[in-house]
Amino acid sequence: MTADIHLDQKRDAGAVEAAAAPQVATKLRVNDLNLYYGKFQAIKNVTMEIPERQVTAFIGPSGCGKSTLIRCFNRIHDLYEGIRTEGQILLDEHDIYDTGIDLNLLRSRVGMVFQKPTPFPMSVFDNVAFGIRLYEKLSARDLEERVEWALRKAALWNEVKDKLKQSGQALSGGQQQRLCIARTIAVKPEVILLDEPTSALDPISTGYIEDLINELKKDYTIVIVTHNMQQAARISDITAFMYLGSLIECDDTTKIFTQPKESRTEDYITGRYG
Ligand SMILES: Nc1ncnc2c1ncn2[C@@H]1O[C@H](COP(=O)(O)OP(=O)(O)OP(=O)(O)O)[C@@H](O)[C@H]1O
Repeated sequence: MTADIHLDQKRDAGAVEAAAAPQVATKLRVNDLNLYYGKFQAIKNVTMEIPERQVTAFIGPSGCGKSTLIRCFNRIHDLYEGIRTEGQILLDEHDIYDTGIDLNLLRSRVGMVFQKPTPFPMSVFDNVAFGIRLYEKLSARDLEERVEWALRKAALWNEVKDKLKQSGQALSGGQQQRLCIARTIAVKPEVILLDEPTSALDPISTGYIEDLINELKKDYTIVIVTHNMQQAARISDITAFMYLGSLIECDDTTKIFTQPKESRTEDYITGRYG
């Protein structure tokens, strides 16, 4: 199906929803955020809101800062030297950069799935159980139930239920990525950050992951970085366009793809650069 048909459907659905739309809560609020890799400023004065239980897609040319920005949302940058941030990021209106913040707790609330599937060198079961064991003390039975729940949520259970003891690395690429999603949701996060989760996958696996994202947004706030414009149009509610470290425009996906306010957004989505 083309992006246009999706957008037409979305427009119609959007008109109906708008009439009865309840107020959407803000899950993440970014206030005047700057980020420096040494002397290089990769994020410039970004201010925006990420709505709860919606899909927000970040698009923009390579190197514009999409990954850098979403990595701020669970402070992954803290693991590396020489990276400095200024500004505020509020999760449920609490600043995640406050001193005294428990980073393990933050990362259990804001989970992340990377571009390349990264199963750990252990069994399918242990891959999913890993984070749960880190954060919670469950009985063996409760742990098994949680692992099954996460694998079902990630639409992988039927394919791996007889392979739970096999290595996670022996699964196909698309299965490995769903395993990583299962591992992320197993700890019941509130926000899931997906950094180009389908760029290494074939169209069928990509379809699975897109369906999954649509399903997951009922319970979770989803933030996705994608280079695939059709994908952003298909799966996101909100699209944010970045360019050279700045947020150029952030709005309803339908608006961004049909009536962008900024000429740079239009140039990008019509393929004039990037
Ligand atoms: N660890 C790092 N040290 C120094 N500069 C970095 C580092 N990581 C990223 N950058 C630079 O920061 C800028 C933003 O990079 P980032 O990876 O966030 O962009 P992106 O929009 O996600 O790109 P892509 O779409 O290619 O993944 C780029 O200029 C990049 O070279």
